[in-house]
Amino acid sequence: MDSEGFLNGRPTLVQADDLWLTVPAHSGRVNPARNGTHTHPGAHPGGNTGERAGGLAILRGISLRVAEAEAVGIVGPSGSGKTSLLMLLAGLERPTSGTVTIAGTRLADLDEDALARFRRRTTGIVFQSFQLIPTMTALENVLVPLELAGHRDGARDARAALAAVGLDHRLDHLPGELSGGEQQRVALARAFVTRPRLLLADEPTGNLDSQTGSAIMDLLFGLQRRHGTTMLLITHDPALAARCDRRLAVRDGRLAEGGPHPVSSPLPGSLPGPLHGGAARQAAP
Ligand SMILES: Nc1ncnc2c1ncn2[C@@H]1O[C@H](COP(=O)(O)OP(=O)(O)OP(=O)(O)O)[C@@H](O)[C@H]1O
Repeated sequence: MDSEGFLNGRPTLVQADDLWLTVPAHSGRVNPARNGTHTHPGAHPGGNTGERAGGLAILRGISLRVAEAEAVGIVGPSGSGKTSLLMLLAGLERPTSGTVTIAGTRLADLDEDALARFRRRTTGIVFQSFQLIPTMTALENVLVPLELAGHRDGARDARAALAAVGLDHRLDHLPGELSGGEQQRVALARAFVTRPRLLLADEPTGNLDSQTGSAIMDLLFGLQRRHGTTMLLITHDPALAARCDRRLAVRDGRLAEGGPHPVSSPLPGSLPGPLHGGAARQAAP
């Protein structure tokens, strides 16, 4: 076993150990990763997280492991903590306690600059709201992560990434000149252009009609399989969750118990999928 460990014969890429995220009650904290929206306890009508001494526990002891190249669907009610979990795995938020280890690197050991560099090298993120830079063309948006990663001449890679999502004819268009589906294609090209080992996707089809969303998901799964990217995908759509190798259900800040635990994952909250020992697909409750 190497330093990253193995999960069902594959190297573990993502490991979270006993993650807690507690915020002061009525903190009114603004989290830029959530599109600059003002998030605070109670902002979510469906939120059902619990009070903990001195604050509100948003995540309550989540542990999970995800293998290299595995696609894991994260399901659960609104306000259960799915996005918060993704933010911790991305290193965009720090847990109150517990550790996140990505590709053998403990995020807690990195200062902010090192964490940003590590994230740029390792992780791609796709948001429901696309999060493109409105004043930059499609090509320029895709160039951003390449330039941040120090590629001097990334134009060829950026063009190829846009071609891979069928947008080679819209390179010079601004996001405002593109449809929602096209904007999400640009976001996919931007997320994959640096060939990240980990792709985090938060409801990537949430703002799209079902036909456009389905085309986006075909692209996303195609890119993920082609590049062997490890993916965690938050979705409310059971059909999308079923396309993943495995599902994790988050409820009330915890991974939900229930369902037979697959051979691949001894941790609670995992629902089996076909990747692992041919276990039957099982939709999350
Ligand atoms: N920075 C923060 N400060 C205070 N409360 C927060 C913060 N971030 C999230 N919350 C609260 O934590 C709970 C979980 O939010 P989160 O966005 O992770 O849920 P979710 O499962 O992704 O929901 P949805 O499916 O609606 O997107 C919510 O009650 C939310 O209001």
